[in-house]
Amino acid sequence: MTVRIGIIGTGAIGRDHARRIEQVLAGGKIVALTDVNRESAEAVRADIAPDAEIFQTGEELIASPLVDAVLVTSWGASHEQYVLAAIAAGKPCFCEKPLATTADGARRIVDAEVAHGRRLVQVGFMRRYDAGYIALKEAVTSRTGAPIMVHAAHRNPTVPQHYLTPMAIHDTLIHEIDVFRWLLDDDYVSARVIFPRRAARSHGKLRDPQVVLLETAKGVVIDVEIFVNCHYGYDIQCEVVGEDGIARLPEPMAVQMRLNASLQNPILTDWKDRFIASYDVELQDFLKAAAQGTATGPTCWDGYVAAITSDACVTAQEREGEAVAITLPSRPALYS
Ligand SMILES: NC(=O)c1ccc[n+]([C@@H]2O[C@H](COP(=O)([O-])OP(=O)(O)OC[C@H]3O[C@@H](n4cnc5c(N)ncnc54)[C@H](O)[C@@H]3O)[C@@H](O)[C@H]2O)c1
Ligand SMILES: O[C@H]1[C@H](O)[C@@H](O)[C@H](O)[C@@H](O)[C@H]1O
Repeated sequence: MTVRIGIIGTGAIGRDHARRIEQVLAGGKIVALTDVNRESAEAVRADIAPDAEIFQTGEELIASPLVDAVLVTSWGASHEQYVLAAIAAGKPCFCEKPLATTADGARRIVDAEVAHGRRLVQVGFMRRYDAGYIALKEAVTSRTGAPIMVHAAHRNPTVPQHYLTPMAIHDTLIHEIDVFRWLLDDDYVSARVIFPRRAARSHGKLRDPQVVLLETAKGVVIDVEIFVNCHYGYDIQCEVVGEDGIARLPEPMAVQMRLNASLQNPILTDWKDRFIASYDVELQDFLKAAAQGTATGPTCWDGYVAAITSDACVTAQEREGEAVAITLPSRPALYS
């Protein structure tokens, strides 16, 4: 079966996912597009999906009988309304992170899916599909002994002017928040944030870099450096310290050069390239499950826990240096 896909939001990642569905993956076809900026949807139709119909609104696209399943790749603040509409229509929905920009919003989605009684939503936490993280999880499960600490860094070369201090959490750290729960099979109990001096390239409304300290229920302490004006590249680092040894996330494959009296390893500069294979695998998974009218992979519960944790981290930013407690409600059986 070919799953007929509608995409809501045809900016950077919406366009990239359209490309992979039309040109890389099997089992999907883009039949519908919408964007508040109609020109953006028209450009994606012209370049990638010539047969797609352009809809005026996301709600109309979701309701259309042309569409079997939906990709929500618009700005974070609009995700909740579209995911709720997809659940109400009983259509499988892939939602880019964040599932919702508030924990209350994510809870409304969890409740709607639970009331529906079957999984329909996959959240775009693509790192769980990354070959490096999968190998790291295998090492942590079978070789390092029980984890004690994690040292991590999430560095972007630059961010736009509208990227403010809380976005370092909601937009950026949210990947670590999700992937470390999965990697350690654990949940968080507290968060703390520490700010070094502001980097010279950071703009006036952004405190960059920052260090987030997360503590888990099993007592693991995780430090994550978020540095979104690092300038030199897009760099994701992670090292797990266990009872018996240390495991490190592999670097992306690259040709090492010996040149001009130096050893050189290129570093990527764009998230699209760093996780290109993971996006392919997560969306192929989505297409496969959507053909059966359901969803697999990261759940609404994962999106909800990430939202609760993000909110705690933003409070921790405001109370610099203080530990903020994280408490989770009980998990519905649908997500056990
Ligand atoms: N998983 C990842 O690694 C990853 C990477 C990039 C972006 N994202 C997420 O994907 C989402 C989009 O990010 P982006 O970088 O593509 O942003 P973008 O600004 O490039 O594109 C977003 C598009 O959505 C459109 N849009 C905004 N609100 C809309 C609405 N209510 N209805 C319809 N269209 C709307 C905008 O006009 C724009 O074209 C964000 O939630 C972001 O966090 C995830
Ligand atoms: O939306 C992007 C994307 O999620 C990247 O993976 C992350 O590194 C960026 O910080 C964020 O702005």
